[in-house]
Amino acid sequence: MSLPAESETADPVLLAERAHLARAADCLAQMRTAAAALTDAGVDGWAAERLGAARAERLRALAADPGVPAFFGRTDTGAPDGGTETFHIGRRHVRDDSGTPVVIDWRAPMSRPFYRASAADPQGLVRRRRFGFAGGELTGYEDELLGAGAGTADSRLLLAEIERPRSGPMRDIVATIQPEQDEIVRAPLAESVCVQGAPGTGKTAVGLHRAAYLLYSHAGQLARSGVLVVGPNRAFLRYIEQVLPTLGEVDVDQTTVADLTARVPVRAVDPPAVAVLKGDARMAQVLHRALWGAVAKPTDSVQVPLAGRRYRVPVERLKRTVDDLRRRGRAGEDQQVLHYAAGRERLAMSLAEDARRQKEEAGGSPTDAETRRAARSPEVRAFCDAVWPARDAAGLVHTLLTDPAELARAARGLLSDDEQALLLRAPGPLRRAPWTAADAVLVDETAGLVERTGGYGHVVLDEAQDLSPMECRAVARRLATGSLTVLGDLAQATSPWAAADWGRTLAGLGRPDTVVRPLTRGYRVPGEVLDYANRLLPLIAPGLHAATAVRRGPGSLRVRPVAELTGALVDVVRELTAVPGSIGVVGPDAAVDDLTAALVAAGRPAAVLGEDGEAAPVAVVPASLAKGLEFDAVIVVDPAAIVAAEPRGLHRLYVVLTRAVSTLVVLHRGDLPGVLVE
Ligand SMILES: Nc1ncnc2c1ncn2[C@@H]1O[C@H](COP(=O)(O)OP(=O)(O)OP(=O)(O)O)[C@@H](O)[C@H]1O
Repeated sequence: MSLPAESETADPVLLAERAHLARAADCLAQMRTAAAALTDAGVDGWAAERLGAARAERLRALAADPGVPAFFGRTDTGAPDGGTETFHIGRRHVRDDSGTPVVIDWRAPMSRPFYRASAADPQGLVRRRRFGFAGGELTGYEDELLGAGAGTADSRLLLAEIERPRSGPMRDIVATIQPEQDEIVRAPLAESVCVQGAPGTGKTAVGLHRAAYLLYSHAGQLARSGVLVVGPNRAFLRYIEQVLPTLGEVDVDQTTVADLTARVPVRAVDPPAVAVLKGDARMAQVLHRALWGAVAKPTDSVQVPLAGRRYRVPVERLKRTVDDLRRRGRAGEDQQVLHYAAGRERLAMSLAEDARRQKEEAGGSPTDAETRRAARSPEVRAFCDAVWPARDAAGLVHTLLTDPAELARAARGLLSDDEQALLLRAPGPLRRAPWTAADAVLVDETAGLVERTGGYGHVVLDEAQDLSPMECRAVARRLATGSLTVLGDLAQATSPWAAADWGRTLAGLGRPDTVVRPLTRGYRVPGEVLDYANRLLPLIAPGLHAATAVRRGPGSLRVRPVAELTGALVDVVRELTAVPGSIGVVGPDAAVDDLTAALVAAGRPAAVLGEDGEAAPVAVVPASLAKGLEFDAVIVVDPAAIVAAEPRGLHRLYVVLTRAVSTLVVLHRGDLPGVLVE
């Protein structure tokens, strides 16, 4: 391995690589100019508009961030003639004006050995080179001579990358994706993947890079169907939202389950037992029954007006048609389900078709327009209103939750009397209904029964361990025939419906056969801190293997008993602000305002991290919002209160103890959970 110091500018390798970097930057600039100069001459208005959009897109994709070097790695491959072929690997393809590649996109098949080759399996490489940069300048490199059978076990550049002080949002890891991560990133589009990984093993990073990889390798297909990333809350989304754009992918929808299902305004919070019940998969059956239960048996024939005459459709035929359509609303897995609203339209159309057939048998030849008009006639509409009434999802759920008789009818045999009583709330007007987050998911489920929900070609679902069965179904509806990347950690499950394994979640997501792949190397948290948090594992997730940290951090863990928390916090923050990097103060939700006030009073730039706000230099994070986030230094204040605040408080503590990249300080009043006492 060779890692020249910055001063060794005479190193010919370094000079040559710098020259290549400068050439790549020039070529990229030329590609941008060429894309901007593409002329729309000779095309019609519509095509010009399309071309304009495509050109804007291309320009956006080519826009180079001056701080981001054009490549980060290089592979040397043994060529058949005995020489070597060299490829530089970067975030996007760069070619010169003759079309010769100067940099290969990290997602191209040719880049794969850069991530996968090892001393045991060099994959045709004789050398892998990684580059070190400082402020956009190429300052060093590191070689692994794989052909000679000598690989480096631990890359210093990788460690430097992992330890780089954090500030601001999450970064891409494209230069240092590890082999076990790369296997998931490059899994085929058709394959759904579930990643069970301990804190900091790179699940979120892997999911985002997989989205970028799939968009590159299946561009046409996914440009049409789209890719969706679902995260636990907006603070988390804000933290990750720049990763895909820096990888050149700007058209990915990033959202939360709450936003996906926001068909009604959420104004209230359910008690845990009610939330659990509303999230139970049986609710899907209750809603299905409530909706389709409105379909009535026809009792009389209908006179359908068509082209100036009336045709009687007999009641027996009407009954058969309704039965038929109703059955298709329950179609099995191999059959396309008929949505309720489409069923209503088909019913109207089938009456009109019946009248048309009668007219044709009598020698007439009605047009399609006349037939459609018949389907919209007051007679047919009145019949449909009586037999197959139009339904509104919010109205239906509101009725179920406020009308004991309606609920009993839909829930008979599915929910006990006690459970039904738990669901009911005081009657009131629909427009002021006290909707909860779980209600919104029920409304969304109902809306999905009434009409087809648009689906994506691929969905990346983060922190999936926290989803209720009904939330899983909401995500599955957005999936249509596409595939899934499910990311999560059962040990970090804090919701009341948390399960001990992935089976139920994957079934709820409609992909029960998804293979669960573990990630066990922790990149975020230093070994001392991870080992400390792992002491909780036998209590919170007995079946799970503990992750091992890729690096140690002597002095990274400080557990301090203190008499008074706030004063101690102010002192620790003062001490830590002297070191570069982000600082997160994580405390019980109920205490964050007081902690922030104390820090501000002591002159520290602290602010509470909200769902929507920017993170302050010292971010005070409610324990319930810490999931998925990381900071250079983390101060956990009053762990006992964090544990006491909720039924799965120990899981929450595990989450907050695993947010630190460099330093974790735990401030407690001598009341730590037993296993954490030093
Ligand atoms: N191969 C890698 N190279 C460099 N950094 C990495 C690598 N893999 C992960 N990291 C870094 O480790 C940190 C943790 O990654 P990430 O947030 O994706 O983990 P996670 O498994 O989702 O964690 P959690 O379960 O705590 O949410 C991030 O800063 C990420 O950039």
